[in-house]
Amino acid sequence: MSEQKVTHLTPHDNRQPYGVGHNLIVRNEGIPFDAGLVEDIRINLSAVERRVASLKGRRTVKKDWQAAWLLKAISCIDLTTLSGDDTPGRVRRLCAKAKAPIRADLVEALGVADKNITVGAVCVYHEMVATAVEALAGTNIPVAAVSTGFPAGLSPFHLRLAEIQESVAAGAKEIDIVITRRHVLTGNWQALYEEVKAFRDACGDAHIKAILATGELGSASKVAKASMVAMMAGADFIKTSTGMEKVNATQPVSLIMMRAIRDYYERTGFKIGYKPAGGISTAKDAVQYLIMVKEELGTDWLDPDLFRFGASRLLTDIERQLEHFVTGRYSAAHRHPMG
Ligand SMILES: O=C[C@H](O)COP(=O)(O)O
Repeated sequence: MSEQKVTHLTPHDNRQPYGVGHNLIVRNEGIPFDAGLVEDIRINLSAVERRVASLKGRRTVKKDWQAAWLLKAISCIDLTTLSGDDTPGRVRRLCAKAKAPIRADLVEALGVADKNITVGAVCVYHEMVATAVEALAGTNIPVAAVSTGFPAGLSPFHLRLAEIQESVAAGAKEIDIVITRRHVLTGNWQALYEEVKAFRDACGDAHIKAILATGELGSASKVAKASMVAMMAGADFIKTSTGMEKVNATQPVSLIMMRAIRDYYERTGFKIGYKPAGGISTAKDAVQYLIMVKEELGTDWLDPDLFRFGASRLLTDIERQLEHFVTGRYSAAHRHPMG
């Protein structure tokens, strides 16, 4: 494993995330394409399902720490709006929520140490990047843009590159790209590698999240291989879904992707972030994902620099559960995220 040196801080250089100090992570520089490594990847789906079931079965913890998990989840949300009817007004309202994700009375009642708790990022289409950047000025909340012909990724290649460059020029600090699913379905791993590498180069200093659209990739092994190729090509995050496939984030797919991240880390020393997205809408779901992250990747990954939820509705349910917590009605029991 090569030693990880801090050569480039994340967009959160000055922020103090809730709970722990943030990771001073390096950009993933990628590694040369290695066909043999990709071909050797095999996934035993029944073993994956057994592990997911065992993780679901172990969830009891101290009541005092229930709120801590939910606050941690908030700090890791990419608060998202990706609708054809998005307007500047809607995006400004979303940004206001991103800056103050829970009501002041709840912050007070919960005794939240970091009164300035925010979400991890705001995620919008390119067209809304400038509006979001303006609305978030003076904060450390980055704007993430879905680019490269989101969600299908089938526009001409040069336009996909240009879209990345325009989003970065408009102020996006994170670019969520979509891969060409065809490269995965036909096993053309070299083409996938070249594509993600070109996207990463077009991102410049902006971080790149590679959306694999796992619901369209056909098999668990292909998900694992695509994860590895995207990381080899320099992805800073791998992300499950656009939210628009028939099947979006699932726990078995998440386990497979997290294990690919662990494998890549063990081989290269680069810590790659993970972003499940699409259909994650309850506090209970969120905590299940956080527990999986903690158990599979460790507490370093329980940080917005290395973990995000792509979600449009999750925050609403978390806020509701925190309110129940304050009034004594929240009963789901969980362990402390850092304990
Ligand atoms: O990347 C984010 C997803 O599009 C959000 O999906 P969602 O609306 O199901 O939460």
